[in-house]
Amino acid sequence: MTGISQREGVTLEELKKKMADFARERDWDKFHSPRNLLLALVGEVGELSEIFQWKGEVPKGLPDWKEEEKDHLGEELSDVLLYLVRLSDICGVDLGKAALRKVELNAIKYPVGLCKGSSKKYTHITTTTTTDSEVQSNNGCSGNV
Ligand SMILES: Nc1ccn([C@H]2C[C@H](O)[C@@H](COP(=O)(O)OP(=O)(O)OP(=O)(O)O)O2)c(=O)n1
Repeated sequence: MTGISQREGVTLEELKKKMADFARERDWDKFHSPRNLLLALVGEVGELSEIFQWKGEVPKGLPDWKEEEKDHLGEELSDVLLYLVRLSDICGVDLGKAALRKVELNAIKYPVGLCKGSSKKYTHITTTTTTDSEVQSNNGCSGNV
C-alpha cells in the first residue's frame, strides 16, 4: 500500500483529512468531541513524557538511543500531533494559519534586539530606553533565567 508514510513530506491538511477519514470509517465522530480529544491529547503528552522520565538531560539528536526507542518516540510524538490536528479541526481552527500567525506574534513579542541570547519571558524584558551599547552588552534581558 502506498500511503503518506512513504512520502518525503506531509501537510497539516493531509493529516487533517486522514484523521477525519479514520474517524468516519469507524463511526467514531461521536467520540471525537473537543473535550474527549483534548483529554486524549493530554494523555499522549503524558506517554511522551514517560519516554524521557528519569533519563536526565539527553543530548540533541539522541545519539545513544536504540532504533526501537526512537521509533517509539516517533509514535508518541505522532499521537500528540494527530490529536492536536484533529482537535483543531473539530474546533474549526485552521491550525496551519493559526500557527503562522502565532510565529509572527512571537517575533513582535520577542524582538531580536532585546532578547538575543536570553530566555527571559517577555513580561520580564527591560523596555526602558537603553543606549545601543547597553543593548549590545545585555540585549535588554540581563542573563538567562
Ligand atoms: N478514539 C480514538 C482512538 C485512537 N485514535 C488514534 C489517534 C492516535 O494516534 C491513536 C491512539 O491510539 P491508542 O489510544 O490505542 O493509544 P496508543 O497508540 O498510544 O497505544 P498505547 O496506549 O497502548 O501506547 O489512535 C483516535 O483517533 N481516536
